[in-house]
Amino acid sequence: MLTILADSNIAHLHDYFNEHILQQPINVIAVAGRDIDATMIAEYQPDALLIRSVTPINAELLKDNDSVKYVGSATIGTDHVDQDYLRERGIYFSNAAGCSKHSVAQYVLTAIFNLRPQYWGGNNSDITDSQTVPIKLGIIGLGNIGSTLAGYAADLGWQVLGYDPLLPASDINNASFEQVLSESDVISLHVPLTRATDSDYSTYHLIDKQALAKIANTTILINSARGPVISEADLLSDFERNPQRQVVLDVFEHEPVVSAELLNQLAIATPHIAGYTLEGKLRGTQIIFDEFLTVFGPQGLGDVAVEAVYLMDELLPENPYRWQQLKQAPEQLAKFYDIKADDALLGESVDNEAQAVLAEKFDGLRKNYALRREWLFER
Ligand SMILES: NC(=O)c1ccc[n+]([C@@H]2O[C@H](COP(=O)([O-])OP(=O)(O)OC[C@H]3O[C@@H](n4cnc5c(N)ncnc54)[C@H](O)[C@@H]3O)[C@@H](O)[C@H]2O)c1
Ligand SMILES: O=C(O)[C@H](O)[C@H](O)COP(=O)(O)O
Repeated sequence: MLTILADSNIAHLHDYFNEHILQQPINVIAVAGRDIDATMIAEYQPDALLIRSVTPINAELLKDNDSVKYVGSATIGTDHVDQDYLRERGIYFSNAAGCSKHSVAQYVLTAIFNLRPQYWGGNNSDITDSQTVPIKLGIIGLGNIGSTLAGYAADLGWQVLGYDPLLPASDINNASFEQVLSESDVISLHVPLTRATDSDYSTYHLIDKQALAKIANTTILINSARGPVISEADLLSDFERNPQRQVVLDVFEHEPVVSAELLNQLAIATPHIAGYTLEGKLRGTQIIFDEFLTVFGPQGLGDVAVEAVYLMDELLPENPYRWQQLKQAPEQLAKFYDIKADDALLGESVDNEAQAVLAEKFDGLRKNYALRREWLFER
């Protein structure tokens, strides 16, 4: 019998991983992602580990185990996974690249329109009334999410200043890091979290004291990538000089704990839910299910040829939200996703004694999050 140990926060886990679909007895054990540890692995001896972003996968977890053949993360980010170690051990790994690229791009747009409704028309009327000055959106990291966001910006008539040193120059990969910092009206971060040991272009503390000094205090800074991409200590010091700076954070350096001192300074703060739509989470599950079938194949599945299944249409309610309609009327967008309600819930979760949102509260907000919809983007 195949045994699967899975994070219970994986959307529709049991709709995909069940005996009917896999046509054989299977044992699916669903637990909180943060509780998956070496002891649990030793107890269940799973064939597959299905995770999201809160389960660190490394030698400490797997060194005494020989049963795991596949690790699937139903998330985009992979900074919690030691992929070199899995390769050495011959354990197959896959993530869910691109699964929530529209969800995150839509979160960023919602945040911008919430703070600067005047940007709707595409011209920066803060600068001039008489001349046409397009909004400049700085995007750092132009992979799935950054390039999707650039597509919306183009549709809105904005100018994109993009920086991605690992991709060739293009119409959106068109600026230096310094230019993005100093010339943008809004800067949005869409890089993976990497360290100097993994990348020549490490993103750990990419936005530090020096970078913040180059960003005008009228520029909105948005981080929905990973918390440690911004140095929290440097950001807090920067707020002392620039209390008016508008910063939007969905991710935090010391997540799942968030200090009240930081929260109080932020224009919008949300509990790592930028990708939390019905579509984004379900796509993540579909992608790792597809990989699971290719890894185990008929042999691992007891010589049963399991047919690929695509459950997205069946499991998703009809989607009436279309970008081309929403963008005609800004007030519709505000109703579509009330980002300020998410911000308020996080603010209300501060523990008075600790002067911070504590891990249990932060995780609780995410576990019980009422998943949004994505709007459909067709030009
Ligand atoms: N908040 C959320 O809910 C949420 C949801 C999904 C993803 N994420 C985060 O967003 C990140 C980006 O997602 P994606 O799907 O666009 O990933 P991606 O891998 O498709 O793109 C990342 C891009 O960043 C570029 N990059 C790497 N180092 C860079 C640097 N120093 N400067 C500029 N660019 C650099 C890469 O070349 C790549 O093109 C993920 O790694 C994940 O951590 C967060
Ligand atoms: O990288 C990603 O895909 C996201 O950050 C993901 O939405 C977070 O995963 P979770 O924390 O829900 O496990």
